[in-house]
Amino acid sequence: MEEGELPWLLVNEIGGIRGILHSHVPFLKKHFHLITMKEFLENRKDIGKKVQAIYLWWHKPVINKELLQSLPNLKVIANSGVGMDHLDLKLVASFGVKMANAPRAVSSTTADTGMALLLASARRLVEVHNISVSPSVEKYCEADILGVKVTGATLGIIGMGSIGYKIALRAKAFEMNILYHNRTRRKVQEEQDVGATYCKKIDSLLQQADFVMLVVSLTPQTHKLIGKRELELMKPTATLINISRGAVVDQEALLVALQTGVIGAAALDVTSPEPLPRDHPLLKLKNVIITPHLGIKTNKATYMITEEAVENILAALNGLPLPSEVLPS
Ligand SMILES: O=CC(=O)O
Repeated sequence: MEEGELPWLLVNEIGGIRGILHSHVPFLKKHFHLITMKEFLENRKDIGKKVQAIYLWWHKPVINKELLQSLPNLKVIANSGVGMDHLDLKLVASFGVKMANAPRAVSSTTADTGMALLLASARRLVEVHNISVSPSVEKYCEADILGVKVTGATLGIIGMGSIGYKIALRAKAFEMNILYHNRTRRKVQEEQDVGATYCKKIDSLLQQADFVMLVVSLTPQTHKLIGKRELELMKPTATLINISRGAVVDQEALLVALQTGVIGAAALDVTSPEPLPRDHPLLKLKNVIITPHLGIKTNKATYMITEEAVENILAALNGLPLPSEVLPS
């Protein structure tokens, strides 16, 4: 890097479906010389040597061995979210490249998304919206729109990291009974603060909950964590809410459970794949709400994610500890 030159940051593209947001560009340009994948591919040899950092926006660009080999001076990859399941962490680390995610920016907004799905599903908001805007007044009046009462209902949170904990805080305000399962139990004081009861075994949480919220990271241990057996443990009136990753649920088993009344409803911010093929039977069920991986998508949270990414990248380039470093497990 020439003296006075800004470090080169590779991004997938600017704008478009998978590109960084136009509104973030002036901020990024204050710190970096921005380069897109298209520009890199046009002059791989010269540009490759200059790139020191990658900002992954919505899992793009895809990081593979070939890309890493063509970036000999890459120091850090910053991810625009908290889940790192799209990255081969060991591969990246083997190139001496550091990695960071953005937990600070993500947790509140993702917890909001979880609660929004819970409430929307319980009170059948999508169905009643469609009825309310229907041209037929009869349809408006005849609507059978009895939902599920949230106050006093039992919420089972699977995954009590920072997002899970913020969901518990919100659920407390809705006067819900809160159960949670996590690899490690939270401190007693933290449990008391949100009124949450620890379930060592997932099964007992599944049996008791009216709403089950999945907030775990996708790992080999959580892949298809919720399958036929687990769904059959749930109450026939229960709702499954997934804000983690589609692959945490056996989607075929979920489809059958929803079609046959094994569980009552599902609200899914994530599916496998995303988006689902347009003729997928899950899209046709009345008792399912699907949102397009809405997770963190607010103006403020996305901007905070970019700020957190910049903070991590600058730390790595200056040889300082990364505030949100992710290590291969
Ligand atoms: O999906 C969103 C995230 O990983 O933060």
